[in-house]
Amino acid sequence: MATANTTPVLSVEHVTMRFGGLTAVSDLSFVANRNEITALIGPNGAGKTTVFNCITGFYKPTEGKIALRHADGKEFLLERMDDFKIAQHAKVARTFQNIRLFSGMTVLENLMVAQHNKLMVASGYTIAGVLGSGHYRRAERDAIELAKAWLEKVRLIDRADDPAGDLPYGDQRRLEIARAMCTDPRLLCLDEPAAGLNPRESEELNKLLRAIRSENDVSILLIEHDMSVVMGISDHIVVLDYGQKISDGTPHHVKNDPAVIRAYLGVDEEEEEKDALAAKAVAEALGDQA
Ligand SMILES: Nc1ncnc2c1ncn2[C@@H]1O[C@H](COP(=O)(O)OP(=O)(O)OP(=O)(O)O)[C@@H](O)[C@H]1O
Repeated sequence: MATANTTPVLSVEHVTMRFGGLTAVSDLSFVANRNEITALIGPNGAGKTTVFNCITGFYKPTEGKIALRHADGKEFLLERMDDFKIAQHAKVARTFQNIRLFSGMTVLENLMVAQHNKLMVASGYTIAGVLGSGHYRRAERDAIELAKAWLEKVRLIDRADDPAGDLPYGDQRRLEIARAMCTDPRLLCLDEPAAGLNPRESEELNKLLRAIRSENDVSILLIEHDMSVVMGISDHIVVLDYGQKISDGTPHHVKNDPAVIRAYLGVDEEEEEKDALAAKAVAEALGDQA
């Protein structure tokens, strides 16, 4: 069982990402703590997915440093690593905005594919290893056990032999999370896991993510627009707007931060002044009638 503490697992330091003349992320710094859920929020186009792409190696940031530290002290400078090494060695897993399961494979097969690297190592990368070695068969048995354990946790064990594409949308979202967890990540990056879920499914997702945080040695970084999920489960929230950090703190702090309210509601000063004048006129009119 994981114990909560506040040592950083991920440090994003002065990261900037430019696409030609467009600065998608500008001098961004934040820390995600070990065994916590950190949410990255902000209006559309704020730069959230770009930050995920920099952390997972899909993009190389134009400037800045991204450090991941395992509990044993090993440090990985992610901005210098290829994406497959970030997944394999730094143990960062991710899910995407659009579901990316193998829809023609069964639910169980999707979780076995996720463990392919581990099985290949057990085979010694040879066909003889796959066919003959007890070591490979043991690794395969363990992989099936792990997959089954995750299917129990996400309540999909009864659908193990069905094609993943036949599952309802909410179940596919939970299967993606189970697939990411089968790679035994230290950092789990979830890109809008609640997108398209109904309120009951969102509540179920909240429970699953809380359980993952408390029962595994994993920290979660979450991009999410559904505020019931963000406010319900996050330990810490970082808010972006136009590629810049505008707030960083507890859900209570962020919810009450005027900069965040302005970014989300798009209130400008002129409008605020007009609203104040209108409110004054209404108050005066009501006063006259009384
Ligand atoms: N590969 C790219 N080439 C050019 N511009 C890009 C690229 N990727 C992202 N952008 C731009 O960077 C900005 C930030 O996009 P990003 O997808 O990171 O925002 P977001 O906060 O994830 O938005 P949403 O909530 O809508 O998913 C946008 O203006 C987007 O058009």
